Amino acid sequence: MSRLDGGLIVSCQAYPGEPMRDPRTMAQIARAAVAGGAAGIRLQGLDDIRAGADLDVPVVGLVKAGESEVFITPTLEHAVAVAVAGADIVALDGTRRPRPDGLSLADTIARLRAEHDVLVMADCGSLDDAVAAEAAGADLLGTTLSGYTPERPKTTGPDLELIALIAARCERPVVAEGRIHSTGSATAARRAGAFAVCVGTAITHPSTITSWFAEAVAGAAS
Ligand SMILES: CC(=O)N[C@H](C=O)[C@@H](O)[C@H](O)[C@H](O)COP(=O)(O)O
Repeated sequence: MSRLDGGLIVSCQAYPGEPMRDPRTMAQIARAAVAGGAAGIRLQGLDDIRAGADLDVPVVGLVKAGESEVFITPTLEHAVAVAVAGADIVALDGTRRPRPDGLSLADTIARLRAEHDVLVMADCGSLDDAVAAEAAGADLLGTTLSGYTPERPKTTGPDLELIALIAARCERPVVAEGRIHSTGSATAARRAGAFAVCVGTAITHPSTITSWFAEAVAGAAS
């Protein structure tokens, strides 16, 4: 965990049907991010986590699965699979919503930990989620789901208010994640109280980055 203190975690994810959806590609991007100074890497999918096994920074692993609104490592079985695939930190849904396997977050974390030496990052959508996730035993509290559940508005940039609220209320470190699209936002997230900052799209999703520039170029005509 100390290796992530004050550091940047780069989330390397390609979505179903996208050209870069290939574990080898994701591992290459992850290595490039480490070369640029990433203190940690976040990888989605068991094959991508396995492909990132030789990275010399901590890997935050998750699987997005199922049709339920709880889709980030939704069950204990998924969490165990992420640990077995080699993640150092298992990221899972840290909201208070019912989990598809009927287990509580506390039971999920306890049963995962009973068998595997991993840390747990709870992807939260609100302060109440973070408080509950900390009580359930999570090691890291992420703002990942802010704006993706009904409890918080979807801010244009990171949810700085939520970062500050969690940092003030909880003992466990906060990972600022979600819609951090500029270096200024990353700095602001740290200053709001984040222990570490996780950036995905703005570093590793070229289609979205391209669309920002394409729109800017097209808009310049008017
Ligand atoms: C809500 C959700 O499903 N978030 C996912 C979680 O793993 C990813 O799709 C995001 O890319 C990641 O959280 C990083 O955020 P951003 O790409 O905004 O920097």
